[in-house]
Amino acid sequence: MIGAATEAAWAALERHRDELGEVDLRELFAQDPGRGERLAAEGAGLYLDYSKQLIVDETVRLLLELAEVAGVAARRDAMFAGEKINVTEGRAVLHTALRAPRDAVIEVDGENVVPAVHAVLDKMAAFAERVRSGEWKGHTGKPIRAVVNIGIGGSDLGPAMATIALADVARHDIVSRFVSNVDGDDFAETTRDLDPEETLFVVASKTFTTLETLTNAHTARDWLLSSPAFGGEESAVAKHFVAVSTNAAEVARFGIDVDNMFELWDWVGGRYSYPSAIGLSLMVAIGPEAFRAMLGGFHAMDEHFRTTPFERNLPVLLALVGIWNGNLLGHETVAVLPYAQYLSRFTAYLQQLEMESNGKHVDLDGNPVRRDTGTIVWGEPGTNGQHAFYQLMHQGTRIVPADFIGFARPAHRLGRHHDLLMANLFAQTEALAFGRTAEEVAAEGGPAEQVPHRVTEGNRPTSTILADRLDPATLGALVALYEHKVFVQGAIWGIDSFDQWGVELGKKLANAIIPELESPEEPELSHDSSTNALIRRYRARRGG
Ligand SMILES: O=P(O)(O)OC[C@H]1O[C@H](O)[C@H](O)[C@@H](O)[C@@H]1O
Repeated sequence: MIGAATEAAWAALERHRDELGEVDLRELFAQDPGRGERLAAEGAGLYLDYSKQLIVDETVRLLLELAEVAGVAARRDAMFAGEKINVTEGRAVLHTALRAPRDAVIEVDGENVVPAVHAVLDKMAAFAERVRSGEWKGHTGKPIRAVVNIGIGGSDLGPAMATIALADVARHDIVSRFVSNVDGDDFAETTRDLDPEETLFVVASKTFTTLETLTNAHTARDWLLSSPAFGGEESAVAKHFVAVSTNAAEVARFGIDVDNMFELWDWVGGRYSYPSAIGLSLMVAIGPEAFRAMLGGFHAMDEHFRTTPFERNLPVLLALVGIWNGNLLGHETVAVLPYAQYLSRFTAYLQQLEMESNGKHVDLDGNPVRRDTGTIVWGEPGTNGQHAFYQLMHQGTRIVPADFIGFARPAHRLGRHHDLLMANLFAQTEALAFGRTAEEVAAEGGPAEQVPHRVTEGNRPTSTILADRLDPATLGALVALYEHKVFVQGAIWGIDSFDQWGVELGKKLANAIIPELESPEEPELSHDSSTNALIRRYRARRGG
């Protein structure tokens, strides 16, 4: 799959890296006063500054060349056109259609999918309005006061992240909760203070076969029906459960009225699905108008990605910087550090997006990849991280490239808070880039023996993403930026970013172990000696 021209582009980058040697950001900025504004780009309301990366103009030129010869543009156009670029599952990859305007035409197998997308959005909006207005009543006639999304992975992380991110525009008299883990403690805590008569469950599962989600959905059903107010009456289920799925048969089997099912399609990957009906609980929280504004932000970034030349294309640049740091400089992780408390789950969301999409060991043809794929993503909102793990970023021996994300305006202007927050963001990227030399430390005075301990080397690469404010449209643009970044990297690595076969083995083995844990008789165990011993120990101690 990887052609000779792509290999030549990689080789040129490797030569360039070797010739460039150690890059000193102090020197680069001193020699080139325009650097901080030249190595930056803007689109869909986001500003990306990548000037504090360990690159020179020639690096960018060679990276753009790699994107070109690797066929990123053709693959991008194939994705937008609905071609079946998810080859291992034979599926189109059309999350961009979820946010296309009503009059767009995007065909899969000769059928325009846009009308169906908007029909579902309209159905979601009507439902969300009924819940928000109190017109939708529970079984005993009370309005809904709590919406609990039951889902996991792509059916949880997106709406959960966005519900926190957009909490400022959400209704606060209807609480939003999320249950994902098969750990019953998650369900118990999430529902502890909820009244079944006023609770609506949204069972979100693309396949409607996921162990965690179905287990939690059955527990929710029992929780509801065992409430004295319902006295076990099955008909209560219809008023307290709706579903989001591609699988009408399984939804009906669960006992949810298929009229109360919101559809998605096999051309929407789970981790790309929260702008679809998977975002139903989010829409109830923030309202249809804000949800549509968010889709507008996604679409603006889709258009930016589709039409902007690569040298000014935000997702392409972010992807290429990641390729440089990961494949050329050998830095295995990236810290994503939003200076916004509302983005407290953003990094967790990105972990699925990046690591499930691009953690692949073979290329599209099934041959072993020639270079490392995927990025290990981690992080916490600033400034909290500064008081925890930034020490290693400043002085540790491992280099951690980082994306800093900040906003010009806060949702709540409380005294000086926002200026303090943003001063810290700017200061961290400055400190990471330029450090403090032994001479500078010594000049500040203090014991000479402390000097080496207080030196910070600098040359820690960061990018900064700035936007005006964290509103629904900006959130959409930000998520789409990372979606397309992942796409570009997957295209360069020549992998299928849209399957996830690696998660299957664990599921299969768990299914084999379940009866071994539950059987009343001592089971015959035929695992390795470690797994056998762990299972025996668990059985001996599990209690009733
Ligand atoms: O929406 P569901 O079908 O329940 O799937 C939920 C999740 O589980 C799977 O194991 C995949 O790894 C995820 O990509 C998916 O988002």
